[in-house]
This record gives sequence, C-alpha cells and structure tokens, in this order.
Amino acid sequence: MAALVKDQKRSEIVVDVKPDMVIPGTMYLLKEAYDRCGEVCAEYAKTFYLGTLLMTPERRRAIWAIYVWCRRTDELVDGHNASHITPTALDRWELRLEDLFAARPYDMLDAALSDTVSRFPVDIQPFKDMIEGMRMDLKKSRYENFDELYLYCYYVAGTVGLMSVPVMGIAPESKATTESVYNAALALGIANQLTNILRDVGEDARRGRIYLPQDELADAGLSDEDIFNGKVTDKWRNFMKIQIKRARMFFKQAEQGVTELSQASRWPVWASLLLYRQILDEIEANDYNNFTKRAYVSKAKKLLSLPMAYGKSFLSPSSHTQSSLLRV
Ligand SMILES: CC(C)=CCC/C(C)=C/CC/C(C)=C/CC/C(C)=C/[C@@H]1[C@@H](COP(=O)(O)OP(=O)(O)O)[C@]1(C)CC/C=C(\C)CC/C=C(\C)CCC=C(C)C
Ligand SMILES: Nc1ncnc2c1ncn2[C@@H]1O[C@H](COP(=O)(O)OP(=O)(O)OP(=O)(O)O)[C@@H](O)[C@H]1O
Ligand SMILES: [Mn+2]
Repeated sequence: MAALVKDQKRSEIVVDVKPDMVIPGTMYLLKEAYDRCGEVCAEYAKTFYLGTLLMTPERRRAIWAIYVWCRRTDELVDGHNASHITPTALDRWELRLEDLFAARPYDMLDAALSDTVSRFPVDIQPFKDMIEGMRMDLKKSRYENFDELYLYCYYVAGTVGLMSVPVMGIAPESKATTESVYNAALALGIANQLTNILRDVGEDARRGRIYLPQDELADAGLSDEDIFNGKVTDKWRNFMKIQIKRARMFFKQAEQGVTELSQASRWPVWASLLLYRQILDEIEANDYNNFTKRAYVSKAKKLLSLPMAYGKSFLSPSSHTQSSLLRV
C-alpha cells in the first residue's frame, strides 16, 4: 500500500515537471532544438563549449540554450546586420522573450530555452537586463567613470552569471548564503567583460568605441586621440596596469563562489575562469599592445588549465568541515 501511494505521487510529479511529454513527437523536436544549441555553442565559443561537456547532460543542454539566447541577443547589435538594428527591434526581441517564458516560443532555439526555464528556477529579469545593455550599447560609445562602465558590464555579462546559477546549482552541503553565490557569479561576469574590453581596445576603437572610464583616462594623461592613434607609451602601460588589477580583483571575488556550486558544475566554471583570466596575462606578455595585437591563450595553455580546474573543483564548499576538523 505504501509503495502504491509512493508510485502515485511520483507519477504526479512527472506530469507536473514534464508537460511536453503529453504531445507525441515533441520530445524528439526538443532534442533536435537542444542539439542545435550545442552546435551553435561549439561553433562560437570553443572554451565555453568544452566547459559544458563536463556538466551533467540536463545542465549542459540548459546552459547551451541560455548561451544561444545570449549569443543571438549580442549578434543583434554586434553581428552582420547590426547597422540596421533599432531600439524597436530590441523591443520586439523582448516581447519574444516574454512569450518564450510564457511557454510560447517562436522558433526551435527559443523552444529549447522555453523548456529550460520551465525546468530550472531561472528568472526573466537578467534576460531583460541584457537587452537593456544592448539598448545602452546602441546609444552610448563613451563611459564617464567606472560606475557607468560597471553598469554596462552588469547588463551584458553580469546577467549571464545570474542566469547560470539556477542551472548550475549550489552544493547541498554549502553553508554560503544564496546571495553571496549570486554576487560571485555577478563578479565573474564583470571580470570576463572587463577582460574582453581590455583585449579588444584596438578593435573597438576602430568602430569608434571606447569602453574605458573617461575620468581614469584623463587621470593617466590620456585622451580619446591617444586610443585612436594606438601607440603604446608608458602612460598607456600604467593605465593598463590599473585596469588589469581591477579585473583580477573581480576574478578573485568570483573564486569564492565557484567552490559553493554543485560539484559537477565547479570544474567547467573553474576552467572558464582560469582560461579567461589568462587573457590578462597575455595582454601583459604583449607589453600592453592591445591596439594591434589580439591577446589569446594558446591551445597548450588552454589544455593545461583543464587539469588545474579539475583539481580546484575538489575544494569543498564552506560547511562545518573545518570546524568539525578542529573539534576532532
Ligand atoms: C560554463 C560556463 C562559463 C557557462 C556560461 C555560458 C554562457 C551562458 C555564456 C553566454 C555568453 C554570451 C554569448 C554573452 C553575450 C554577451 C557577451 C558576448 C559577453 C561576453 C562573453 C565572452 O564572449 P566571447 O569571448 O566569445 O566574446 P566575443 O564576442 O568573441 O568578443 C563575455 C565576456 C561575458 C561572459 C560572461 C560569463 C560567461 C559569466 C560567467 C559566470 C558564470 C557562469 C557564473 C558562475 C558562478 C559562480 C558562482 C562564479
Ligand atoms: N570562426 C571564427 N571566425 C571569426 N572569429 C573567430 C572564430 N573563432 C573564433 N574567433 C574569434 O577569436 C577569438 C578567440 O577564439 P577562441 O577559439 O580562442 O575562443 P572562442 O571560440 O571565442 O571561445 P571563447 O569565447 O569561449 O574564448 C574569439 O573570441 C572570436 O572573437
Ligand atoms: Mn568568442
């Protein structure tokens, strides 16, 4: 009898969690949709893709779906058709986002994300904020101070951290507050974006954009002209040292949070943290010439980072482990 009650309960949960099981054929389409998301991720971001291969299958495909939505959002303002993009197009993209969160996806790739947000407690706000970041990017090409730049980084990258945590999961044994884990995820997004900006200074300048705090440039005795001329001077080196130091601070802040994630998610996040942070080392190795040289991490270094990340993934979450060790 007890077993029967148990079975009854279990099947209720199954129906609750997987409404798509009801329509024959949907599961097959959904698999196709997720597979396509995986292909897009593999094509655009080998490093992230590699990282996701280390996750559990459910989490992996959910991260792929999130990745693809972020990539499509970014392509709206950065891709080939970007010059035709208007704020109205972004408004339409936001309506479409609301629809997919309400289980009304427009296309296959949206359908994958729609399924993901029905399975994991992902909030719509960071997605909306990312679109807001793209709106900002359309109308703004200078940042007065770090506060303004931080806000931009939150919109386009901090949001990715917030979207990912509910999928990656916090370790059940972790004693860290949920808030502190989200703060670390936010910090990793900011750190990645700051690194991305420092790597791409020359490329962005050629598009008339300077994602560096204007007041700090002035303090260093630098002007927009200096960036457009792209000459590596001591003033530039000193400015860059400060910017790199700040990006590393955000990576440091993120480190504490990675350890609180569920075991299977720690390795890929460590891997992406270590890999992305090394871009900063490469900028230094290029003697701060980020005008004409693109800092990149060699294949060998990328490969070496994987076992390093694996090792770090065994650092245990904050729990009573330490105090109980002390008690022994
Ligand atoms: C395993 C893992 C790290 C998964 C996250 C994958 C994911 C959903 C990525 C989305 C990335 C994306 C397409 C964002 C759109 C805006 C954008 C382009 C941001 C830049 C990314 C770098 O991309 P790339 O090098 O390809 O740049 P180019 O376009 O080629 O110039 C960003 C710099 C931001 C990326 C930010 C993150 C990946 C946030 C990472 C934080 C977490 C995964 C949270 C981890 C949790 C804790 C507690 C630390
Ligand atoms: N097929 C490609 N065509 C054009 N640019 C590319 C291509 N592949 C990579 N890039 C550019 O070169 C940079 C470095 O590429 P790399 O393969 O090291 O990283 P990735 O594939 O972008 O992965 P991640 O973004 O996770 O580091 C990328 O950020 C991207 O801007
Ligand atoms: Mn990339």
